[in-house]
Amino acid sequence: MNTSSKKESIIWESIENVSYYLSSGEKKRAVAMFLLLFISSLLDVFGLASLVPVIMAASRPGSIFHNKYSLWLYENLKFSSERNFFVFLVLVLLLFFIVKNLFTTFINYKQEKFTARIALNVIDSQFEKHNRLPFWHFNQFGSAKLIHMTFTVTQSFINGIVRQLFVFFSEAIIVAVIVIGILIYKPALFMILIIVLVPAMLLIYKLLNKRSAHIGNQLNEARPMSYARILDAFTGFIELRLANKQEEFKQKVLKYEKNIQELDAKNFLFTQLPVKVIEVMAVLAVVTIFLYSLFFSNDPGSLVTIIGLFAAAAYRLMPSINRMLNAMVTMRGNRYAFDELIRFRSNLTQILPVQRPLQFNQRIEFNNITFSFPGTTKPMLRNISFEVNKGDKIGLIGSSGSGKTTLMNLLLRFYIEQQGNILVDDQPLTEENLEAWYKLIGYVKQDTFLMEASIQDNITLGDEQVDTERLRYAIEQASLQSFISTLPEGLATTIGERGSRLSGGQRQRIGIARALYKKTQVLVMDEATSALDNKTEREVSEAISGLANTNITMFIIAHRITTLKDCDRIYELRNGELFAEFQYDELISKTEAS
Ligand SMILES: Nc1ncnc2c1ncn2[C@@H]1O[C@H](COP(=O)(O)OP(=O)(O)OP(=O)(O)O)[C@@H](O)[C@H]1O
Repeated sequence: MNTSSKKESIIWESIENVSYYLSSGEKKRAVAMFLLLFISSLLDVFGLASLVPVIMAASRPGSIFHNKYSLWLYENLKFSSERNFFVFLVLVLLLFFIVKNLFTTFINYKQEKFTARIALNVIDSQFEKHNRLPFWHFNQFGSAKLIHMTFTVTQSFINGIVRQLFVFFSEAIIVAVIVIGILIYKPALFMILIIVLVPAMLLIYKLLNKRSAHIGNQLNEARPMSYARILDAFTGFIELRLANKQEEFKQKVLKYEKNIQELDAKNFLFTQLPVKVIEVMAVLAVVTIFLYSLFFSNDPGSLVTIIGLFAAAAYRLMPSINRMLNAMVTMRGNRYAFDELIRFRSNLTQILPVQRPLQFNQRIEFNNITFSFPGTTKPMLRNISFEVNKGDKIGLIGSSGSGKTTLMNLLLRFYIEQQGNILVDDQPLTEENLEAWYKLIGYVKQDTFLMEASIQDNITLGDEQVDTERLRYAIEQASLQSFISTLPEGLATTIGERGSRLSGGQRQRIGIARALYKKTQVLVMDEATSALDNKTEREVSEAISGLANTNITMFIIAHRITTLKDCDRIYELRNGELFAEFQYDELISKTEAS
């Protein structure tokens, strides 16, 4: 895509990319918008052009009677004095400008509404693309990169491409109308304009084009890195303050920001250049014609007239040409957005498999599972086989890195095994029953995901139609009742960013309540107690014990063996293999003996 698109003009490439985000109705609206833009640009030119004859006529009394159009108007509207006629003309002009500006404001309003619509479509599409990434792939991007790809890239696309396209076309229409007017009125002047302005424009574009694109690419790399450091500095606030490292982290952010600010400044400087180069070229042309008329021409008078006309035309054209060039250079600078927008686009067109139901009434079977992480060849898990009956409580132990979380990630389908399969009531877990499986399984991570919202919203994940009976059950089973009853606002209490107003045990129990609210039948708890102190471990263990008598099938990864006291069986993993199976009492006596 890259190599072919580099040959394409940036304008065409931009139109293609914008049209991807438009429905067929929106495409029609876009065409209508350009027609309106055309009318608005014509009115702009006409507005300026109409001022000149009125001012000239006003400065030469009696001249209106020498022009056939003004004379016709004067006579047909039955004016009795030149002064009244001028008052009329000036009022007509005023009215014209009011109407014109109301019309162009209306068009700007429509244009901005349309642009906002495109922005929303792009954010929607970017979001959806990333939502559809396989878990392992999603995990490779940090939050900073994902925020960059969803919002910053969209912003660059909207401000640096879509808005610039509108600017480019409205100015191009103005330039075209003036230039065609000059061609009809004075072909010689037209030739001089083309000879002077076209090479100047090409020169500027060539000069800035690549540089601007290069800066865009550098910014695309630098921004997510800076965000990542900012996120580190803020999320690590406590640890960094205690380690007296806040200044050091600030300096890291500033290092990236220095680069970003310098690149932005360069980009801004580039937008100032075109007008200066064009101005020099225009003056050079004036000087050349002037010198030519002085030394070589037989009719210097007519050349001086041409110089005057040329200067007037160039003076009017320069701002428009400048804005056109700026728009093009800005588009080049934001071209990196196309690559980001195109990336993973196939995710959106992928046809998701038709979903089938899945029942879980009897057992889950890990059937000879072997798994290697994407991009690696050495299997992390090897030939793992065991069966779990519905309602069983299973403990998983093993030293750090032995593969416990990875095995659970396969059960949660975040990763897919290369060999073997996982059977639920004899049905292998596949893409086709993923939705049904996700209705059955819940996951309580060590760092439970918490929103800056009320306890109720955190348990129901923002359900608008809350099943109050289910919520009450979930809170009771997760042993949250006594804690919630101490809060003045009860369930409506907000818990701070990422649960900052909760203890570790309370966070875990909210995670458990969330899984229960969802009517989870299989619950995975990953290292639920490893980071907790004795008191909160007791609280979580209590919540787990509360579930011992339910029919929920549980997989508990724990570092503290006491957390597993309600388990039916405990499996030990070693180096990615299933090493041993224990009962809780066996494990306790083994640990005491060693
Ligand atoms: N995405 C990945 N790519 C490559 N290797 C990985 C990836 N994720 C984890 N690993 C490696 O796989 C091994 C098993 O990790 P896993 O998290 O399953 O261990 P664990 O038994 O749960 O350990 P712990 O008790 O410390 O959490 C580790 O050596 C880890 O470094």
